[in-house]
Amino acid sequence: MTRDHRLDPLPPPPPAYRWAVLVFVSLAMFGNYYVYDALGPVIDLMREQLGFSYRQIGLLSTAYNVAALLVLLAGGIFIDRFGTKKAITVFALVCLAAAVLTALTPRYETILAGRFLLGLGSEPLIVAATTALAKWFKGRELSFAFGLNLSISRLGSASADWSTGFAAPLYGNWQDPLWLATAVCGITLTAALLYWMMEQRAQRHYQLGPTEEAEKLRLRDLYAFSPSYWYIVALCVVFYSTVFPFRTFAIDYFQQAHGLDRQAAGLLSSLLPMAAIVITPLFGLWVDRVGRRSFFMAAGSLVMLPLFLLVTYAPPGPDIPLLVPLVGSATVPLTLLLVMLVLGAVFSLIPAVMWPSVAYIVDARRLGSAYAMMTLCQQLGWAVVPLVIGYLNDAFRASPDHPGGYAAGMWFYTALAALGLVFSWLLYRSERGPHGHGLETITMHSAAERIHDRG
Ligand SMILES: C[C@H](NC(=O)[C@@H](N)CCCCN)C(=O)O
Repeated sequence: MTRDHRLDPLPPPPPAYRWAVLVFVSLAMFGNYYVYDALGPVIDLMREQLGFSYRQIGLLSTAYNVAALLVLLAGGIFIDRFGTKKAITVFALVCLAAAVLTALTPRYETILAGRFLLGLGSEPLIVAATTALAKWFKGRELSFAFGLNLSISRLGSASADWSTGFAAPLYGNWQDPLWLATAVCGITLTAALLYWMMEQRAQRHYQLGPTEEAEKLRLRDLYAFSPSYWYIVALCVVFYSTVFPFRTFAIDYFQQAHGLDRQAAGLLSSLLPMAAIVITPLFGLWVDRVGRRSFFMAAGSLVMLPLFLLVTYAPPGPDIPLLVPLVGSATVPLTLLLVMLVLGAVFSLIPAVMWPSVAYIVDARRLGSAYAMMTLCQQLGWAVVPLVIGYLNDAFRASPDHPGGYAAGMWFYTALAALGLVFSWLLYRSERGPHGHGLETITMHSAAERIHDRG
């Protein structure tokens, strides 16, 4: 007997089905973030065994962003045309090919091509995953689902850092850890295929939300954005241009400038995503209750300001045991430990407040353009900074024999953090004024009251 869907509409997918979807989409992101962050722990090996300069390493990072910029400019054409299940699978395949290319040969150009290909697959995979979650969770637990998805993605970043401990024998050469990253990327492709099957089945049996349009950039929308929006974009650029390149170079930096072994450096670096896994959703819940979003962004920027100078100039303090259950243990200097914990808290606070704030400032019809523009600017800043850091490290002859050579890079991060403070303060001032959008005042209770009053 055939079913007439007009008379007898399909039921919505049961909650267990939706959460299973979230698991597969998040596992795809887990592998994606792991592969991106797998470069950091092998930087010293690439320099020793392949003779790469810091400038060349910086370019490996930048190649990812240049590719991502090209894809973002193309707008989510592929996603809109072929749908989320095909897009997620195709981009997962591109990421896997990129991981293979990066690990394949010691030729610099091939590794560079691998990182470029990763940018072509990875950033649109993130957009496709976000679009898929919106399709399954809109009108239900969308924010919570996004939060969990980001936490599992960050677990991928942390796992890449932890591989210096649980996969220590692979770190005799630069290549084996990258083959491990390729195997982890296999999880991304497997999860993508499982997601494909689930979406395929759901299309026959359940009523899914309408396919969300992928975030597209319409240039005419840009004129309509207020100064508050542009302050947030500016903060986003300088914030991620500081944190992501710092993470890329962090393990090498802790080894060369502070004499830590690879496992200790990896565990220390992993504190950043680890803190974010736990604290980001909590900050999200807190800010939903109390508002004060621009204040929190300014406070986070202020707290971040001295951190890079503290790791450079403050005395290291006593060695403290650092134990990550199931992963390993090491001893690390107290100052580095504290700085990474505080930076981890900032890395949780600012993203948790910044991305959702855009939705309060920008008209819903222009939200796609707003996020696309923000991500585009983010990639531009994030493309330039690793090149500058690589240049500064080479120019100031940074090495274990001359750890002072790393200070110029740390001053550069500090200058970016200072700019972040200026932009977040401008945002705070604008939001406290007569043209504010409610970033300081809207809480989930006030929003509920407004809906109640209107109703
Ligand atoms: C939410 C935000 N994501 C991004 O900024 C992505 N465009 C890039 C993620 C790169 C992961 N290695 C975030 O992760 O805070």
